[in-house]
Amino acid sequence: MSGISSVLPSTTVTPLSAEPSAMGGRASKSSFGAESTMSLLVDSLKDRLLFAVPKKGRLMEKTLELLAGADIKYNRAHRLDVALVQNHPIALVFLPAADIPRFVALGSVALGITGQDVIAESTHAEQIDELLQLGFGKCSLQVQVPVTGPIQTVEGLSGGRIATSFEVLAAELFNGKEGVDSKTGKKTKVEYVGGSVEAACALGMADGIVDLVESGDTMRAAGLHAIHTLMKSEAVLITSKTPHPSLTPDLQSLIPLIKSRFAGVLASKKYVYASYNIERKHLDKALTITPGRRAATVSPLEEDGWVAVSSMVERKEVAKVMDELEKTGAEDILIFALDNCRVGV
Ligand SMILES: Nc1ncnc2c1ncn2[C@@H]1O[C@H](COP(=O)(O)OP(=O)(O)OP(=O)(O)O)[C@@H](O)[C@H]1O
Ligand SMILES: O=P(O)(O)OC[C@H]1O[C@H](OP(=O)(O)OP(=O)(O)O)[C@H](O)[C@@H]1O
Repeated sequence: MSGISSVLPSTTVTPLSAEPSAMGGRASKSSFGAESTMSLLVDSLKDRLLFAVPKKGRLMEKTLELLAGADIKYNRAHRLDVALVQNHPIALVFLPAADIPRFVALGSVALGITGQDVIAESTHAEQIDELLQLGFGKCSLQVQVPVTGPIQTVEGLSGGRIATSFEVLAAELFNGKEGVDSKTGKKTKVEYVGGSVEAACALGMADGIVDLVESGDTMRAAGLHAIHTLMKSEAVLITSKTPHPSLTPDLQSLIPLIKSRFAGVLASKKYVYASYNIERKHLDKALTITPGRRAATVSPLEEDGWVAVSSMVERKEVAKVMDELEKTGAEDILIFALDNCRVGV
């Protein structure tokens, strides 16, 4: 696949000897220099689907958990940003979350995991297909101002100074497509800050900020509050709308497979399996409490007039469901955690 060299800057490649088995060869510490390492690595990527995953930050840990849950096995050598998957023709490419939309949009990698916020900020959103929402990395991109400050509205910030890591989205909000606020005719100064954006107002460099909020702790600690939400975001599995021409049908077929495995892992966290016995005369009522995803399974018991019911239940509802089932006359209520499942995407 072309574009590999763009995701493999020479600084990211460490000696092959760090992980000979991952290369499928018999490289030894002494047999290759950095150059041959690079060429071997590039060679071994040719027949693999490249999958970009966050190399650090808020999305990394959950992404790695998801890969493990989907039985995508790999060894990542120290400092190496590429890891060959052992049980599939896939190579993981570890990249900053903010860079992933561009690599996916350009077809340099076939799949990626990143936040919807950085996709929107990347200006590549139109070339990207969102395959699956992953349920983690949930946050909101918000305009924030000092709680006790003189400006308390987005309109009031027009013509002022905004600090943000989301220059594109902030400029779009304040200056529109024309580059100035269409109502006030003023241009808001949007300044890029790489991190700790919340400090900008206290430091006197901005009247307001645009940054991510999850719990709100960072915002409150800085004496700020939100006055507008630009967007809500979570981590998503993405692919390019126009797959790279060199992606073979075999490799292409891994995309729905990975999506389906991820969906199974997510569903197994979202649902539990409930089983109980109930007198048939109470069954209708019980089924309104546990209707199941498609339908509950009902089987007769040896004891006359009794049935056994099993059904998927949302994990967050489970205590309430058990209370209600008990009130309805259900007995022997058992709840099982799911290790994994396939329940439709
Ligand atoms: N507080 C948060 N809660 C949940 N998700 C978040 C939060 N902050 C960021 N995210 C999500 O994680 C993504 C990566 O953010 P993070 O700041 O961890 O990245 P990073 O790659 O370490 O970048 P940087 O080096 O610029 O901080 C964000 O684009 C967003 O989708
Ligand atoms: O609402 P909260 O739960 O407090 O989370 C919000 C904070 O999380 C992110 O920053 P992060 O901690 O990733 O570090 P950064 O400031 O270096 O980007 C974001 O930029 C906020 O600062």
